[in-house]
Amino acid sequence: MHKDVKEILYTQQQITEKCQELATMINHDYHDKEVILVGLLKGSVPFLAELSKYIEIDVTFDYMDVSSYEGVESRTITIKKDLDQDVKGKDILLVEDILDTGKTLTTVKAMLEERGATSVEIVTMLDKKEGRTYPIEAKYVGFEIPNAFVIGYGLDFNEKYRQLPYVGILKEECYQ
Ligand SMILES: O=P(O)(O)OC[C@H]1O[C@H](OP(=O)(O)OP(=O)(O)O)[C@H](O)[C@@H]1O
Ligand code: HPA
Ligand SMILES: [Mg+2]
Repeated sequence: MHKDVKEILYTQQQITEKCQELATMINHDYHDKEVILVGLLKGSVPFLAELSKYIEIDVTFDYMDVSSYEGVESRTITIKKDLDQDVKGKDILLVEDILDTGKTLTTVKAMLEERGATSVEIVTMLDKKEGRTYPIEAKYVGFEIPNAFVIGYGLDFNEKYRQLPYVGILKEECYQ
């Protein structure tokens, strides 16, 4: 275990089994549709890679990289990398590592709906419900986690720890 990890929450094996379960639901729900899996960079990459191994329906992949800022009266989002394709009339499944305040996914979902997507749903590996400040829920949730700062399996602190093959809680002394 990495020296900065306080506790492992989910092992590689548990994450793989959860990806199989989630993919089974997605295969069922989207069997007659052609889905675009949209990974939000950078955190979603390991989860998207594992989940997609078990998806049997036809899907295509695309990626977005956004950063959002909270102003006094408004929320602005900067698109650092946009999708390669037009989503009008398409079924979109947003793939995330974590749903925390909900700011990122609320903004991206609204943006894709405005562009005319037929449906925009969310699959997230982790759901930190206590962190939520925006009223948004994911259709598919891997694990509900406590209100702690987590790293690994794509999740970073200051861009580090993304490569860890498990999800763990970061020691408080590393960010205090
Ligand atoms: O629900 P929220 O409060 O919006 O938080 C969740 C988002 O924050 C993190 O991304 P980050 O902006 O750190 O980018 P990264 O994926 O490159 O780490 C995470 O990967 C989610 O995208
Ligand atoms: O707990 C977290 N860890 C890493 N990145 C995050 N982005 C939102 N919440 C988290
Ligand atoms: Mg991050």
